[in-house]
Amino acid sequence: MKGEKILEIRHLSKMFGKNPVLRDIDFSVSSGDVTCIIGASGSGKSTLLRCLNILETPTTGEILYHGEDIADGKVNAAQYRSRVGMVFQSFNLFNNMNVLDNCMIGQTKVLKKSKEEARKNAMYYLEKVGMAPYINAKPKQLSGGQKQRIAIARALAMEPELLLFDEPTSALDPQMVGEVLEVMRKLAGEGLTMIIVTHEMAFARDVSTRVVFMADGVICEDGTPKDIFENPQNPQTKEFLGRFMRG
Ligand SMILES: Nc1ncnc2c1ncn2[C@@H]1O[C@H](COP(=O)(O)OP(=O)(O)OP(=O)(O)O)[C@@H](O)[C@H]1O
Repeated sequence: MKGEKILEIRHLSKMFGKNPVLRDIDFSVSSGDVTCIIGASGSGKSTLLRCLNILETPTTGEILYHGEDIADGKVNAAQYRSRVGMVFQSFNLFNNMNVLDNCMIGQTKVLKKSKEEARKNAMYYLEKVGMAPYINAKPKQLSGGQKQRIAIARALAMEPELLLFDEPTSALDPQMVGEVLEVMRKLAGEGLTMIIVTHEMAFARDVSTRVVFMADGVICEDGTPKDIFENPQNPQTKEFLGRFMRG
C-alpha cells in the first residue's frame, strides 16, 4: 500500500575496525518512495545500502523490516532479499548461465516457482528492459549497459517490495549510462519503491521523490529534490552541490 512504512532504520552505526563509517543513522522508507542517496566518495552510502541488504552487519542499531529487526542475524537472508532486492555496480550476473537462466534461477530456487512460471515472468521483465531478444546470450557477449539491464530484470522478476541500487551506472561507459537511467526512470514512474545510491545528480534531481545527503557517515540532510537542490540548508550539502554545479 502506498505510504506504508517498509524499512525503519534506528540509530544505525557501523565500524570497520576503529573507523566509524556510519554514525547514528535514522531514516525510514515507505512504499512508493524513490530515494536517492548522494554524497562524496567514502561518505558511507554503499555501506548503508549493504546493511539494508544484510551484506554488512551494523555494529549497533536496528533495521526494522515491517517492524522485524533484520540486523540481529536471525532472519533468512535469501528470503529477505527476495523482498528487498539489490542491483550492484558490477552486475553480479552468473557468467556461466544465459540471460534467461539468470532471470529464472532466483525464482525457482528461492520463490519455488515452477520453471514455466519463472520463464514467463522472466520474459515479461526482460521485455520491459528491452533485453528479450538476448535470452540465449551469455553475459560476456553483452555490453555493460545490457548486463545491467539484465541485472535489473533479474531483480524485478523476484517482484520485490523494495529495490536497492548501488551506483548502478558507475561501471558503465558514458554512452551506456543513459540506457540504464532510462529504465530506472520508467520504473520510478510505475511506482516501484527504490533506494538508489548515485553520483548522477540530474537523475536524483529529476526522478527521486526524496534525496538523502551523506557526509562522513552521517545523514546531513534529507528532503525533497527541490529542498536539497534549490535550497540546501546544511553547509556540507551546499559545498558538495556547489562543486557538482561547477562540474
Ligand atoms: N569492507 C570494508 N572494510 C574496511 N573499510 C571499508 C569496507 N567497506 C568500506 N570501507 C570504508 O568505509 C568508508 C565508506 O565507504 P563506502 O563505500 O560506504 O562509501 P561511499 O559513500 O559509497 O563511497 P563511493 O561513492 O566512493 O562508493 C570508506 O572509508 C571505505 O574505505
